[in-house]
Amino acid sequence: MQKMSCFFPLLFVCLDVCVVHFIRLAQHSPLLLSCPFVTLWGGGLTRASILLFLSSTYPRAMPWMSSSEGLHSLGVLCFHFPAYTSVLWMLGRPVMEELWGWHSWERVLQGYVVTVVAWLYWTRYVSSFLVSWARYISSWFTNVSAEKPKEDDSGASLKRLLGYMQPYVGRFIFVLVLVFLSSYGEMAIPQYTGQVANWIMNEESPDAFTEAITVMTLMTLASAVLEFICDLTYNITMSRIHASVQGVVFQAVLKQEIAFFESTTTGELVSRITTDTNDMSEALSEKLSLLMWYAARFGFLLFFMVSQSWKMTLLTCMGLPIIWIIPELTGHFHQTMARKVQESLAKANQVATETFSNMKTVRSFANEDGETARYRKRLEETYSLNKREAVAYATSTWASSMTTLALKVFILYYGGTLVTGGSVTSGGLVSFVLYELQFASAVEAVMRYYPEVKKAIGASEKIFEYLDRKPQVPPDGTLEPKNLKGHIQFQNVSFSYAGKTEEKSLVLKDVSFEIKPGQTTALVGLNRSGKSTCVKLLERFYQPQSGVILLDGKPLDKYKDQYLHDKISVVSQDCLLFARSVKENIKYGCEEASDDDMYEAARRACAHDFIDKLSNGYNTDAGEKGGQVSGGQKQRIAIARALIRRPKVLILDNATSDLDVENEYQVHQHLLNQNDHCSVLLISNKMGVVEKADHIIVLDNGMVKEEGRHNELMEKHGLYADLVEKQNTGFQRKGEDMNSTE
Ligand SMILES: Nc1ncnc2c1ncn2[C@@H]1O[C@H](COP(=O)(O)OP(=O)(O)OP(=O)(O)O)[C@@H](O)[C@H]1O
Repeated sequence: MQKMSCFFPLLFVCLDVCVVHFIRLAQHSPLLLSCPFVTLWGGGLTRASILLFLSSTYPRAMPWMSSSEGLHSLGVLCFHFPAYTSVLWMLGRPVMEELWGWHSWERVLQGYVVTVVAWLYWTRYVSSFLVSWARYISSWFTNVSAEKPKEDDSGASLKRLLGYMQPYVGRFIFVLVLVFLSSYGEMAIPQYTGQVANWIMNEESPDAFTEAITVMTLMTLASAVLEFICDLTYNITMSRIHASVQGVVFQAVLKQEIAFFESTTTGELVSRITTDTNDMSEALSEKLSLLMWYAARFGFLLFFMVSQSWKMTLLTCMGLPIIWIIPELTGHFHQTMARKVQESLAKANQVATETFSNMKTVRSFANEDGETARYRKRLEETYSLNKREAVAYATSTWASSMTTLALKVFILYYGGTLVTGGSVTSGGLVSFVLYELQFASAVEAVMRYYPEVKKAIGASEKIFEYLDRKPQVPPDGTLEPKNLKGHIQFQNVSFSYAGKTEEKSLVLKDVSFEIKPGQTTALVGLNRSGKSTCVKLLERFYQPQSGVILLDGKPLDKYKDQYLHDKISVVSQDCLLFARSVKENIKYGCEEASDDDMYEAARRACAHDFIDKLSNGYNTDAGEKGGQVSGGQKQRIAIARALIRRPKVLILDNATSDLDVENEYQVHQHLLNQNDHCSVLLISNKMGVVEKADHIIVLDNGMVKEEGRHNELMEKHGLYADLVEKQNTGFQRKGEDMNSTE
């Protein structure tokens, strides 16, 4: 099978050569002698048909030959020469040699070289470039936002990025004009060096020399200044766009429902907002800018090269893929060797790490020499790989410089023949060689930066994912009554975090209770009985699967979100402070409150006295997550933060758990005895605190088990009495344990 697939190319070439010579004989027949163009095109067609027939019918032909790439190459092989000759004829150039010498060995070989070069261009650069542009253009005509985002949808992402760039369109046009002018200015050195060379050769006009030098200097200076202004404008604009994209993504993330934050890690969120946007903007600032520069240079260089000599330009373009491919092949070998060296080094390191971490065992068995020998053996392996890597590196660098050199020499040789033939001046050749030096690197840079920019644009899709995500929250309500009593009713509420309605996944099951205006209601129960879940539903973090929660007789979701969070304030056990001053923490979300309101709220939370004693009073920094103040102080600041809004419903979910008995008693006395018609929902494991509530609701496994006042519930001898008893026994036992240890 392997033999057969090698045999096919040989067969292909032999048949091709036979066909070419058969056509050549036909060309000399009296019938076709007078119309060489017909033979040229007809011969191309016959050649293509026969080769196509062979490729499609020969059983062991290479499948590649029937692919679009194969057909494309076949087309180039058979028709490039007729096309070239026809273009020459249309331009009025002599074509005798081409018409009668097309079948020579030299021409046939040249045809194969052209086909290989065309194939390299097509597969490596043109096709991917065309595909991406086709995709990009089609994204302008289709509503991509309605489609599911694709992995490599850089066209759609680019469209969206351009949307952010729209306000700065004037600046971008300015930048493009500068890029254009500055790149044009860079052409001065090769152009005028050529003119200087002409002057030196001919010494025609002494003024021409001074003029060329002056223009060259001025243009180069102007180009440098324009480049500076352009870089500055571009980078400032990109930073602006970066900041605005970051701001929009941050806002979009904040609008998501609470469940989203529970299922997405903080690291992931921060990474999207900072790292991903940074990567994208860095790639766009740096690489897009380079791509623009090199693309403009490429355009100008190509233009000036063609204007000097289109033949030499064609030769350069044909040589470029070859000078990229050869170093790439040798570079591939070098990379493989480098990877092997890394792996071998890692193995040697592993021996060292293992030995050091088990040093006691090594010493116990007196095996230091054994380990040293093992390490040395690994190093020997690395050394032998290093030698091969050095050879590969040298070969790769040598191949790279040799192919570049070969192309230059070839161009110089060919240019020299053109100069002797009189079609190019000596100065023109000098200019061309200088253009060509820049041209290869410009093409290489465009080829390198284009995929990188495309990748960066594609990566921005990740950022847009958050912008596109619709928060799973019901639409905001409209109610914001002036007078709110703070009357809450849970009516047959069932809820599951997983959004399922089966009994086993329900966290709250048909829960109904009431929090009367101005009263203190306590919610008690064993751990995981669903107390905090009730609070989360009151905060509208989640929606119940069935049942309804009423506030003053109206469903909770009919109220405006901002209004609801002003009227229902929650202080939970894990209340966090921000790394800002105590003052900013208390006024959080309520910045318009006066300092007097703040002091009052702090007094009601029993926080004023200790805040006053802090090093900077209310201006003391609370530290990261409130780390500069104690747990109890943090909780009192959080209560003040809740009270400053003058809520109608205050929820304390284990909010005083970190306070000592004395302080906790004080805080509760303050909060529960205030006559400001605020309903309080108290969740606490400390039954001594709970017993003072006006109404106590006992939850068990997501269901309301009992409710009433402390005395009523104690008389029932149910779950509540049990909880109280257990806590008392617990305290007693703890006391006894402590006594016995004393
Ligand atoms: N975000 C969440 N996602 C999934 N399940 C949750 C979530 N929060 C709580 N739960 C589950 O819901 C049930 C009730 O939890 P909840 O926190 O409401 O109980 P609790 O009575 O307040 O408990 P505790 O006294 O320990 O705070 C528990 O089984 C818990 O594991």
